[in-house]
Amino acid sequence: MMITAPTDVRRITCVGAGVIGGGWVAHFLARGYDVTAWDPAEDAEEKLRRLVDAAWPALTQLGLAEGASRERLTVVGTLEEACAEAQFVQESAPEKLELKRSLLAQLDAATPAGVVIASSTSGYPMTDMQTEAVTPGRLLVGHPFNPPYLIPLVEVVGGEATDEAAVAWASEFYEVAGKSVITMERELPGFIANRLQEALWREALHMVANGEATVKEIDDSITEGPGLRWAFMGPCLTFALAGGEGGMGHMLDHFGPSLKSPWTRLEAPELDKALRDAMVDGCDEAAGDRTIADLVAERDQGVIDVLRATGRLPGQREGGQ
Ligand SMILES: NC(=O)C1=CN([C@@H]2O[C@H](COP(=O)(O)OP(=O)(O)OC[C@H]3O[C@@H](n4cnc5c(N)ncnc54)[C@H](O)[C@@H]3O)[C@@H](O)[C@H]2O)C=CC1
Ligand SMILES: C[N+](C)(C)CC(=O)CC(=O)[O-]
Repeated sequence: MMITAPTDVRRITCVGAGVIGGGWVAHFLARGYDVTAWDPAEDAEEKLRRLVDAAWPALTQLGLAEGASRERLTVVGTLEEACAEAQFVQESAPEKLELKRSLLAQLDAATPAGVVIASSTSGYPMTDMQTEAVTPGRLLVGHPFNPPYLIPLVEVVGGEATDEAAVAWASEFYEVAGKSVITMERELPGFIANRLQEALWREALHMVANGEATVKEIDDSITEGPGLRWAFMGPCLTFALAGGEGGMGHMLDHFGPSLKSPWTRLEAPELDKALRDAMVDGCDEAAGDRTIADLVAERDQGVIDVLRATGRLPGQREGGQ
């Protein structure tokens, strides 16, 4: 059978309609798709429609696609009905490996041949989840961020049995559907963003457990600190700017030795020449034509924009300053 081109997809099936499945439904509806949803919970439809209604004002503010409507959501009673005419399936069931394995096999059996099925899993490699499917080549991970209707990123990665064509199709489809896609060439536990978030999270839990910092201090340390930069410039380029005009090279030469002591607690790799060079090269590549001065200006303007957007510019705070 002919597979629908990513640009021609009109009908999407969302399986599992909780926080993330419901968020996906809202996103796809806002982009003008017909969405069919299935979730075995008795109150699933009521909760899903409530979630979509709550998301709709934000989505309207961002701009709905032509023809987008909440009336294009159909909630059905069986998985088979949900998948029968799907042109793309997004699975967002609970994060339990055995459940995902058997559900993905059921979805594989119920979905027209060749149609791509993506799992929202936040950490399981597809290799471990596709083991029971008869045609595992169309199964892959499309990991979103909460809420999927506002946070653009989706990490796309296949498992050992996934066809490369399915990964390419999904990456193109998500882009067409308004997402920002990172297509990973190899599986990593936690993918990229969660691996980074988990490192931060692990340290947050250590600090709370040891009475070293409060939850508020931890949260404020990010929202009043590095989080402002991370909204528009990642941790590598922002640290390159810590090296002044010397960029990442100077940053590593200057701070590497002192930063190594907390790293060693975390069993980090040796900061050898290869790692240093990879970091410097990666930053140069990410910066492209932009000079350090360009990046400084971009970072500063970005911080101001984020402060304004979140009502934290001087004069915007409650009671003024
Ligand atoms: N909550 C988050 O921030 C994020 C979660 N994810 C991933 O999304 C997936 C769903 O997580 P949440 O939405 O947070 O969970 P949730 O608990 O809010 O929703 C799960 C939904 O799946 C339904 N369900 C239960 N058994 C099912 C089955 N056999 N088949 C289909 N649906 C079934 C439940 O009724 C529930 O509505 C997980 O794989 C999770 O790792 C990914 C990114 C972020
Ligand atoms: C908490 N979580 C691990 C499920 C979070 C994610 O997977 C991504 C996110 O929304 O931060």
